[in-house]
Amino acid sequence: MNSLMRKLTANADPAPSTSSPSEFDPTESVRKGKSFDLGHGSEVFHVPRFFPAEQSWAWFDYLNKHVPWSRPTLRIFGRNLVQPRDSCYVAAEGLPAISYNGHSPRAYSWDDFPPLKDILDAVHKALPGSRFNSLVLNRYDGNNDYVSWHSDDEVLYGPTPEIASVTFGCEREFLLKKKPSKMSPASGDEPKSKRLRKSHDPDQHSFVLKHGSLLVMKGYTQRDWLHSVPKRAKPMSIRINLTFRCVLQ
Ligand SMILES: O=C(O)CCC(=O)C(=O)O
Ligand SMILES: [Fe+2]
Repeated sequence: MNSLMRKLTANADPAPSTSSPSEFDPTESVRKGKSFDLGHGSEVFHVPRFFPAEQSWAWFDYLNKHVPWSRPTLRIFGRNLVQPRDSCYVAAEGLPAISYNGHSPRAYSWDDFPPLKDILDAVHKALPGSRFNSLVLNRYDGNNDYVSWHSDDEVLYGPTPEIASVTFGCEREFLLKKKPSKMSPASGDEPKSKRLRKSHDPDQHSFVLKHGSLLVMKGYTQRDWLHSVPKRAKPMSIRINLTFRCVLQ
């Protein structure tokens, strides 16, 4: 462990800085990633070990402690439900407000949390052409916290948004399933044959999102697929997830 890393580990408070490019090169690290073609213009790109583990723990500690996490009450199918995870929202100044399930989160500034700018910088370097201007942070405080099936298909993100997801802390399963097709309604409802259920179903995918991982949803993934992080029976420690997005202006 070099001295910078030791310092970051020993004193993650208040704002760990990113290690120098010689220690971590996002353009090099991203080359370990794999693309998954989901068909019809949807694609997922996954780098299980994108950020170095120690740097990721320093960011985990900072975010866990300094982000003003909250659990808003959401309006879902006419019922009030407390969101089953903590969240926070960061966005560039002047962007239109976002809203989900009757909740409009307050937009914090990137300047409020300097390490987020380092993480964003690395993600931008890894994904040439990307230009994220907003970020949803989620904190899952154990196995009972989750995000239910949804897609981030808000008009504000445009028809083919690129969404980059970074995970720190406990690994969790991230599931994708195809939305029922509007073209052939019967096929979406048909029970799958036993043989198909046992073999790999091309309409469902699962990724284990590890500490320091990067997963990017691209193309028509939000239009055609749902994603979730389900509850689990086994006790789990805290997981922090950041999803970088671009709100169109
Ligand atoms: O926690 C995750 O991996 C996903 C979070 C997510 O889907 C969202 O914030 O929209
Ligand atoms: Fe999402």
